[in-house]
Amino acid sequence: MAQVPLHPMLQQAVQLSVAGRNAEAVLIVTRLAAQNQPQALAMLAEMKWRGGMVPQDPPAARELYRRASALGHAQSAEITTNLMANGVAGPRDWQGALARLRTEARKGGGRKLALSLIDKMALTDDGDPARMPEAQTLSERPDVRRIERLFTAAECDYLRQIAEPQYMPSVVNDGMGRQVRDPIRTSDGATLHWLIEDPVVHALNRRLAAASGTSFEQGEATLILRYKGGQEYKPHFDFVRSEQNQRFKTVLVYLNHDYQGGETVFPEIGLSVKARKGDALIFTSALPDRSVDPLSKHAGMPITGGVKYLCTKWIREKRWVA
Ligand SMILES: O=C(O)CCC(=O)C(=O)O
Ligand SMILES: [Fe+2]
Repeated sequence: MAQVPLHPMLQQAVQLSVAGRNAEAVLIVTRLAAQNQPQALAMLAEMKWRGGMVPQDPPAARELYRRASALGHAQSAEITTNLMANGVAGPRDWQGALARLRTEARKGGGRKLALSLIDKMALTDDGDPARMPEAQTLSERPDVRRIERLFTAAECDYLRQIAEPQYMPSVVNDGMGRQVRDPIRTSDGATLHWLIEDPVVHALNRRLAAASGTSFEQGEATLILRYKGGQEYKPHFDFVRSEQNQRFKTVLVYLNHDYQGGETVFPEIGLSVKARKGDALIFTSALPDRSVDPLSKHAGMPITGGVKYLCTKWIREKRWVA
């Protein structure tokens, strides 16, 4: 995508914001957006999406992205397509999103690859998988299943490519609503948040929902984990303490297998899984009374060679998506 230089007034707004003068920065961006300057619309959209500098308002952000898109702002066009595909912060229009993706794909690049992957998927008109491969039960309690080749090799590679610019050191939930660094999990993680959840990622997320018998809306944003030599995820529960809308299921999809170590183990039931690229592991962390299943404790063993890439989907009991 060709980079259009940032409007000088928006450069000034960025400098003001860096200097802590947020109110002045917001004023400049808001004024320029009111004049339909596409970059200002996109910047205001981002501010409203994130919140902080202005009150968080995802539906308003989505509308601003749509306006910036209509005025030719390329990044906003892709975001608008992505939000139409996933239905976050506004109505879902899968077919409309695909029509837009076809237009965007004419320029080549990532969207062309995305379209070619979508075209190879067997999907319903709503973007759900038309059929699902059979699951094998690995354990009755806790419920642990495996579906071989849930993702194709090309889909695994695509997720790794999308994740590459997004990696950050992994954090864990401290049970008080804070995200903190913790030696329990030494990998790097890339969150495929709703703005960058393109139609391919979305269709894969719907496949993960179907594989786990849940709806897309119950899933947290997909996380791609990258474990290098010595990195691991020590024994833990995906279950979150004192949470109303509990994390009760997890789907892991292994995005490669050319590494050593890194098995997923359930020490309480003596289960160790070394999966192959594209395989999914699906398990339940809560008992019927909504308490944590102590047998669902699991770990990602340390990597002794190569790099492990994993796609993690944590799933809630009820709707999670905004
Ligand atoms: O790396 C693994 O195999 C386990 C990952 C995991 O437990 C998680 O992402 O919640
Ligand atoms: Fe886990």
